[in-house]
Amino acid sequence: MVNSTNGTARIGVTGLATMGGNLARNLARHGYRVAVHNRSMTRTQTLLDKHGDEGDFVPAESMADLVASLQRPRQVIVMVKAGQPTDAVIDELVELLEPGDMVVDGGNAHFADTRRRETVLRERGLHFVGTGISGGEEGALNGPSIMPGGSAESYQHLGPVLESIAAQVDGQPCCTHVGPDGAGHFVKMVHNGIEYADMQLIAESYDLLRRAAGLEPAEIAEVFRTWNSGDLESYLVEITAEVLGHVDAATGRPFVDVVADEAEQKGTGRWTVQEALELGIPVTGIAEAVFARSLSARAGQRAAARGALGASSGTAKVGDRQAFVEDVRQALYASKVVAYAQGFDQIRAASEFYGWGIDLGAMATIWRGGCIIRARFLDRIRQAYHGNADLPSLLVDDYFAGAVSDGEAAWRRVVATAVESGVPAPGFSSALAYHDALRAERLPAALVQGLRDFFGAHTYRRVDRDGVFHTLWSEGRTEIGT
Ligand SMILES: NC(=O)C1=CN([C@@H]2O[C@H](COP(=O)(O)OP(=O)(O)OC[C@H]3O[C@@H](n4cnc5c(N)ncnc54)[C@H](OP(=O)(O)O)[C@@H]3O)[C@@H](O)[C@H]2O)C=CC1
Ligand SMILES: O=C(CO)[C@H](O)[C@H](O)COP(=O)(O)O
Repeated sequence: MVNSTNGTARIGVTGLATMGGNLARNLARHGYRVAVHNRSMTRTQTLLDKHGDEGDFVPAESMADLVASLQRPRQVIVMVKAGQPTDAVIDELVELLEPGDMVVDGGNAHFADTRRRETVLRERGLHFVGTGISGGEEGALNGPSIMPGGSAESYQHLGPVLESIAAQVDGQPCCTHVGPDGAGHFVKMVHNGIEYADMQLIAESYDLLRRAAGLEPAEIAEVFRTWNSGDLESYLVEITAEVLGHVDAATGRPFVDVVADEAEQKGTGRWTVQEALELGIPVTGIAEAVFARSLSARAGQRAAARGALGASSGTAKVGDRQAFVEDVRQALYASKVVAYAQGFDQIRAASEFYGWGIDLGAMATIWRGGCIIRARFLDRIRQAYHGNADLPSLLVDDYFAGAVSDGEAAWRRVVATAVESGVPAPGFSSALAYHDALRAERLPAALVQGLRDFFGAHTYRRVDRDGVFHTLWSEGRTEIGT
């Protein structure tokens, strides 16, 4: 199929489903000659039939055709299912490529897989660029947020192309070189973890407004619409208003009432929590969100509990609805700040552990547009880290410290109402607990240390002098230094 176009395409895309097809169109619309390939040719043909007039596509029937159609050094974006399919495609590609060529994996790969693949390809003289891409179908087509890892050298070639097709905010592309090997996919993973936490907080807000304050979905849609013109302005808040306002055509009921209340997950939120546990970083907001989805999906266990214990409902009902709506707004904002602060902590910890040198302010910059968590307040986060790259936590930045303490009283009222009304709000509660624990003068961890020493001679440190100590609990309780 490839002949006169051999060696002329600027870039190739293999995997033309939702993301790859739209990314190829985005590249073509920006004037690049794009070689397109898919395992089954029907997708390639459909892309050309429907959108072939949007730009300069070079269809390839086989991977060999795809490689032959590319300019050197060759650049191939892989947009296939994460996991084994990605390995299968890479294995096929590496046999066809030459030293200096670049393989860009834009799927939601686990960063450890990316590190493994990068090492293998580097040994063959190839660049492997694990790249987070966020924005779904619409973003891929009109401008996603792009988080490329891999070598600085590969970014010199790829950067201009990727930056040109990324979303633009204030004249800046939502794309930058994140760091070497798996840095890009790690940052995309945490992006998705934050996405989970943000959606959980939004869902809790809805649940409280509906069950504690008695608002209808259409009314709550209006609340979210109003919130979207203030500090909470974000893509997720915007689409919450759309989803809550939607009415099911078949039944005439609110759409949200006809959807099964069992949340699914593909794994990136879970990976974020697993990696946070390894790094020792508390990402309580993301963890609560993952567990809330898991609990929701355990339909049988939930039914059994309802049968045995009765459906949860407390006594408290909200009196002043308007005041409660404002309280929930403030609690949502404060809890969001905590969730994002935890996510950025995790990126910093991984960057230090793996030696990636990630610029946190730059990550906030490229998340301002194109991605699912794009939000007005990401610009505040950008400012905070650009003002002080070593900020110990986003919560200590002047703006965020002020925003969270301004909302503290409302936050406590909302959590208290949730507890009293029997509406589960694990995201709000754990964010508030984190906020309280982080600034506590003394934590009960001292007692935990005492207990560990009692039952296992695990030792402890003292507040008044250096050293490591153990109390001989069964031998007169004498303290010894170790
Ligand atoms: N959908 C989204 O909103 C987002 C998705 N992503 C990630 O982007 C990637 C692509 O996502 P999406 O567009 O939704 O597509 P899917 O994840 O549904 O993957 C479908 C594509 O993978 C190809 N494929 C599957 N198995 C193989 C294999 N063994 N060998 C070769 N090709 C194979 C399919 O080819 P065929 O047509 O022949 O079956 C098809 O092109 C995924 O890694 C996903 O996690 C990232 C951000 C957002
Ligand atoms: O990558 C994404 C956005 O950037 C997707 O939204 C994400 O994969 C959705 O994950 P899940 O199905 O687990 O909710």
